[in-house]
Amino acid sequence: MDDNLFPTKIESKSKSKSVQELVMNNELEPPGNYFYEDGVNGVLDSSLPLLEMPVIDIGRLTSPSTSREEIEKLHSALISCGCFMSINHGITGVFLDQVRSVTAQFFALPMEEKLKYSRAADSTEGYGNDMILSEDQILDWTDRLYHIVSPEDKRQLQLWPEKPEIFREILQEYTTKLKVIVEVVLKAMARSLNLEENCFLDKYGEKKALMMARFNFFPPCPRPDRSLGQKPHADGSAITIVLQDKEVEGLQFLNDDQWFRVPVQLPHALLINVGDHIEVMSNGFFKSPVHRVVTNSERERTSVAVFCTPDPDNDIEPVDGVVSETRPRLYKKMQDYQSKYFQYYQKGRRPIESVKI
Ligand SMILES: O=C(O)CCC(=O)C(=O)O
Ligand SMILES: [Fe+2]
Repeated sequence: MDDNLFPTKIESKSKSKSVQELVMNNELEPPGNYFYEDGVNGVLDSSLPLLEMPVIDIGRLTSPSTSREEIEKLHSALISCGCFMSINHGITGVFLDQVRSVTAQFFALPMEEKLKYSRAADSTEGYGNDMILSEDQILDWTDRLYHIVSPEDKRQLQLWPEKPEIFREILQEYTTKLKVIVEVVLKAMARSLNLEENCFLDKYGEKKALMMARFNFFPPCPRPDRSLGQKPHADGSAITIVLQDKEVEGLQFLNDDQWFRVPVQLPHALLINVGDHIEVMSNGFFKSPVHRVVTNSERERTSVAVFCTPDPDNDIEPVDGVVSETRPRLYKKMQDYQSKYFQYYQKGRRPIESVKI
């Protein structure tokens, strides 16, 4: 595999203990490298507003009699917050609960079993937590399992858990089902900007597009006022599809300099957000929203994020039709973007700054 592909290989200083192990040791304070000295802005503020999540019916996006109306709703959702809850997406609640269940079962395995799938020190793929790239980096209070799920020839199956036994089968089936949703959503996004419906999908590249699944596990944290489950970031994908925890909140989006909590309602909806590649291809009409995950001291939380990222061989830049005299081109061509992503992320910086004109 090309070393510049996502997940990227970068020089990493060392690996740290899993967060789960820190919790098992009953440490009352997170170690210093998980600690924001000045606290985490707004985390203890239970009055943070709930985001009024737009709800988009995926079935209505494709039906000729309803698509126009639903596409308008999609357009306003993407302009206002860059994300939405998708319903009627063709995946049953029973299946989504199975995805949640294999996730919980994997993280509940003995450490020895999980470590069989450990990521290498210089790669993000497999089981582990943050790469340590510098001494002053603040780590996320989370353990992860991370896999390329598509294209199939890029899978590293030796890092896919064998326990629970149905894990691989479920992940394979989940990937197949999500591809259908990605196609519908990318076409609808293009139509909502009055563009030719395949213009984003062609750049995304279908067969060689990279889909990466990240299973996130957030153990309870003794100091939720000082640590974050995930630091503020925007995703490097075209779009990301997130299966939220059914009961435990944690995800927050930044909108007009204000953090909003994502409610845990609609347990069988999938949250979809714009990533940096659509921000660039749409010439900034759709923005890739900044979000973070906060921790809590009581309950563990899981989520499964699938990053749907264009074929790395395709040139990604604003498409024809979104650049005009009144709206000049705002982004350069994206080059080697994925290999920059983690280095920026770990420093709390936004990689998209590197392609802004
Ligand atoms: O845990 C979540 O709900 C979101 C996770 C996320 O933003 C990510 O993995 O990039
Ligand atoms: Fe994210």
